[in-house]
Amino acid sequence: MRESEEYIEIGKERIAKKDICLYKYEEGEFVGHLLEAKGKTKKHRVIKVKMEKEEYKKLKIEIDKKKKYPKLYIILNPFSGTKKGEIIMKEIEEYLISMGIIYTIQKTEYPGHEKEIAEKTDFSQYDVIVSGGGDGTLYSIINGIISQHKKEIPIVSPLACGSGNGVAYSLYKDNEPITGMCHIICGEVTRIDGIILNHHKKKKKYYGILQFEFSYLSSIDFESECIRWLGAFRFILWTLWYCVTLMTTKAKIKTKKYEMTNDGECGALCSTCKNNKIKELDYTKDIADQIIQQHIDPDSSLSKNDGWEELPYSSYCIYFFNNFAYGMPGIEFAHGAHRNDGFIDSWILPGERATRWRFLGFWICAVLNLFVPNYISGFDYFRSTALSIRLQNDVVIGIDGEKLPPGNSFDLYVAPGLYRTMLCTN
Ligand SMILES: Nc1ncnc2c1ncn2[C@@H]1O[C@H](COP(=O)(O)OP(=O)(O)OP(=O)(O)O)[C@@H](O)[C@H]1O
Repeated sequence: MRESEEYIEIGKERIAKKDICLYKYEEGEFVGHLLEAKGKTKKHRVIKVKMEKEEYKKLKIEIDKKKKYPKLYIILNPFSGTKKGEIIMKEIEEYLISMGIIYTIQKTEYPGHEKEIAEKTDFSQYDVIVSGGGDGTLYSIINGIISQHKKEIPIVSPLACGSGNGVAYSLYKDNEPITGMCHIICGEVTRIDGIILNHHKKKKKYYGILQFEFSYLSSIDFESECIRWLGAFRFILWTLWYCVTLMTTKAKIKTKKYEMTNDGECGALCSTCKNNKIKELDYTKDIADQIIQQHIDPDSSLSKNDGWEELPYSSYCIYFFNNFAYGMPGIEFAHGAHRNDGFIDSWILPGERATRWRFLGFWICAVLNLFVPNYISGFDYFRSTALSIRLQNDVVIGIDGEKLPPGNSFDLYVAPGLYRTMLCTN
């Protein structure tokens, strides 16, 4: 074994030290998990090299030199996804123990427990809160920690143990929990955008990260829960059913929209954000109120002249407000919005223009897209920074795949750089 400041030789390979994220010694072998630069993303690779224990001990000292590993608080939902969370965590723990990483695991015992933990736990002794579960678990944890109103928002990172794992997939470009843990251990603190939903009827704000949905999509999402065992196929079956029943929802929607350009990490889309007029947030106070006040109330008399535009359509069969590239379980919406681009998209298919065939086409494309990346294109979508939605009746709505109390009046806002997470970016 020979080493320089940045590289280390393991077996026959010369490896950048910063690329080695997780490692252990098992049955006479060094097992290392690497994250290596590939284009704009990081690719996960495993290396296994036979060596003596003594050689491993020296290698460990070299790898750990100048590295500081974060202290983790892991909230694990054993019910998420295929209920393999505990098995996944056992495998990951072997690495954490080998590397001497300090961690605590708190398993959830009932639905909603993750939110209670996030609301009540003092995380000040920890560097990262790990959400071991799906998007629903992450959503609940985020809402729990925001309610603590700490000075700075804690760092929260998803670890894919659910069925959809939209956020983890988008951030890490890989659905393997071990890849996520590599980012968590070796990544840098990175800010990502959030969604704030102001629910007028409930007089409550909900903090999202992945997506907001109503009409077809929310109904498909929640009503098909009864056939969850079918996996992603349940969505297609339910879609077909709504195609037959010609389902649409009447709504009035105002948006602030912005042509998609990559403005870098802040994700600033509206003029307030773009011109850097957004004020520093005080996390000890209501974050949503501060962000909302920095935008114009869509109902105010000024709204017509302030970038707010009423959409010309009155009925919608699909409405989907998406923050990440992997907004629906197992399906890649390959429109380029991905980690840290900070763009929220609105996918709109207005009732007047949307033939059922087109909607069906959407799903066919989505399924095709599983096999042919970057296949979907040409839909009526644009990027917006805020939405005001007024409906005739109360409807089922969803945020991050979680069902919210029904309502007929909501405002949604992009919250640039609201959350902090761990990500290997270079
Ligand atoms: N111990 C538990 N037993 C039963 N349900 C639980 C438990 N702990 C948490 N839950 C609930 O499990 C639900 C589903 O979790 P989650 O959304 O993370 O998984 P998923 O639906 O498989 O993943 P995704 O949202 O990515 O599709 C959450 O609403 C959560 O409150």
